[in-house]
Amino acid sequence: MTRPVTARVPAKVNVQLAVGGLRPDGFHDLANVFLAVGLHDEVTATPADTLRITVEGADAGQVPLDHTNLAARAAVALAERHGTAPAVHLHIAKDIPVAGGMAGGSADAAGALLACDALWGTKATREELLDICADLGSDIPFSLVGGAALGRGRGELLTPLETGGTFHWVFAVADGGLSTPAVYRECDRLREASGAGAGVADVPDPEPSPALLDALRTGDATALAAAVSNDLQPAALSLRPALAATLRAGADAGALASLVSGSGPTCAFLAKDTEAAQAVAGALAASGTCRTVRITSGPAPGARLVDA
Ligand SMILES: C[C@@](CO)(OP(=O)(O)O)[C@H](O)COP(=O)(O)OP(=O)(O)OC[C@H]1O[C@@H](n2ccc(N)nc2=O)[C@H](O)[C@@H]1O
Ligand SMILES: Nc1ncnc2c1ncn2[C@@H]1O[C@H](COP(=O)(O)OP(=O)(O)O)[C@@H](O)[C@H]1O
Repeated sequence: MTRPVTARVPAKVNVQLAVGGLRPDGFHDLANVFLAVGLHDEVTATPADTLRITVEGADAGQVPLDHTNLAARAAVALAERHGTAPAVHLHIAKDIPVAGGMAGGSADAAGALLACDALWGTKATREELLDICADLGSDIPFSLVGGAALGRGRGELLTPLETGGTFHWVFAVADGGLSTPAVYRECDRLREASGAGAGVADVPDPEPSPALLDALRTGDATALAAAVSNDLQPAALSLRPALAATLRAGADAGALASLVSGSGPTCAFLAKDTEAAQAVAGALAASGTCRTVRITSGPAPGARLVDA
């Protein structure tokens, strides 16, 4: 009997998300500056007769258990490449909010790939794993790599970024999720409605902010706070106006920066240090503007195998 294999994978926040025009293939070119943070899902792979998914955690009921689960799709993709059957039980211990703009499904896909590769002895190269990740979803390569990175293209073409320190974050988790495609569609709709147009010819090419990359490199939280931006934030706020009160509650409590995490609806608050993070978290919890509050820090390492 082969021993189960467990992979641990971090969530992410986008400290910059610059969104270009709508491409003919339905995606948007990005300058996506990812920072991995210390909320994790764990994926455990155990030999089984057929592919089976189970999930535990507060949001477990919102995760599909069929072949559409991103962890299942990752196992199938790896098995197909190596001419084996995806005969595995994948158990997901879910701590990353579902449909929250923190790449939880992507984390599960990256974790399933690593765990299945170890369980089956497929010995896929790093390049092969990154290739499978990019095929499955734009954010999945970053879940594998972790740390901090700039994502170009639709977010899958990664350049690792240097970070000079630890950044302290508070996350306000909302009731219910937001659909990523719906938020991109709303971003396009708002651009059209403003008269500027939403196509690649209408929107400037997205570029990373030099001030933001500098702040990451030097570990300067105040400078990072001044440089964070998210082009999807107006769209997330348009679809979920109540998020404005969440952002305001964190800002009023002294957060250095308040922004929607990716496509939302999770809101992210950058704090000066752990004490400031505690104060922001306390105020958010008392504000009644979110379901739950999490304190963590980044950068966090990417997907890795752990002892079960
Ligand atoms: C917005 C971001 C920011 O990191 O993540 P979340 O905040 O949702 O976690 C990502 O761009 C989400 O990446 P991911 O969730 O992997 O998206 P995918 O599965 O590749 O694509 C889902 C859908 O989102 C839209 N999409 C995604 C990426 C991109 N660069 N342009 C897009 O327009 C497309 O409509 C696509 O069909
Ligand atoms: N393993 C998984 N965990 C979470 N969601 C998943 C998973 N597999 C597929 N999904 C689907 O992907 C959608 C997006 O989930 P998630 O990746 O958590 O959010 P986001 O794209 O906002 O970061 C969910 O609504 C869910 O239906």
